[in-house]
Amino acid sequence: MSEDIPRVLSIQSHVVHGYVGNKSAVFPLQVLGFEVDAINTVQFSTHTGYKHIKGNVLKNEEMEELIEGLILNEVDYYTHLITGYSRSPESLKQLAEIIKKLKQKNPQLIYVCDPVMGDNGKMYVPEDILPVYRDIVVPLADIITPNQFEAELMTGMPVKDLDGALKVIEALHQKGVKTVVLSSTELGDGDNIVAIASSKGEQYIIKMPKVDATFTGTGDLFAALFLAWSYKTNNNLKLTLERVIATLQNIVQDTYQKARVL
Ligand SMILES: Nc1ncnc2c1ncn2[C@@H]1O[C@H](COP(=O)(O)OP(=O)(O)O)[C@@H](O)[C@H]1O
Ligand SMILES: Cc1ncc(COP(=O)(O)O)c(C=O)c1O
Repeated sequence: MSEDIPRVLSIQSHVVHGYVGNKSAVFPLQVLGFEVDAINTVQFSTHTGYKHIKGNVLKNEEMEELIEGLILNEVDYYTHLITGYSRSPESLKQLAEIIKKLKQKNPQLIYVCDPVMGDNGKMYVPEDILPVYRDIVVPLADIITPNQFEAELMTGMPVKDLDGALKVIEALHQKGVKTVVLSSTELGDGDNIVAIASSKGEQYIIKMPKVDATFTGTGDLFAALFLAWSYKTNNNLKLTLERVIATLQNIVQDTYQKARVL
């Protein structure tokens, strides 16, 4: 196995129809030059915004077995770990143990955590997930990419203006997270979305036009792209944020145009 190619373990959801979780993250990471191993925390027919949620959730013992297989076959060396959608506190607590195991194998492992809990003021995972992200999993992350709602949940602080956003970001840094990115906030006017990235005392803000639609899977894609561009720019925060947002804007605009045609 070449040690030069960055290797990502992506522990996220899988959906048969649509693009969220690993369906949003794996291909873009591969296109950007990463080897990606994927573990599906759930296998649903669609994302949970649909009326009927059908499929199954990976049991802890099944997760344990997959990790054991990687370790026994000595293919558990990763440069990066990325995690997203998880439905149970128990699976998240197990994830914390997995992170520690992978960091024992590679102490330089970069862990990117997208604390998927909800959006627009509404949680779409069980509420008892929140304290596990806040107190156990997020403190283990090198990079986190919450949206505004998820950042407010984890800090108990509102993002009403830029000062509020920077206070929330600082509170998340205080949990030990080196790079904190609010993937979207409502700090723009109604026509714009604002993203904020903060690391090592630097902060960058990008304002982008808001497309008149609601997208699902964009947060997972954001996290995957942020992982990739952080690596490819040698952690140049400004360049990383610019390239992530540029890619996402292309995708959401293109999706919107194509969707309107249907
Ligand atoms: N309606 C939208 N218009 C323009 N860009 C969007 C829109 N929704 C999402 N995005 C893009 O996707 C990124 C992540 O979106 P976000 O809503 O924060 O993710 P999630 O809530 O799924 O975690 C944003 O930074 C933005 O670039
Ligand atoms: C199964 C599943 N995975 C992931 C997500 C996260 O999507 P997003 O990237 O929009 O946060 C969702 C959101 O509904 C979901 O239902």
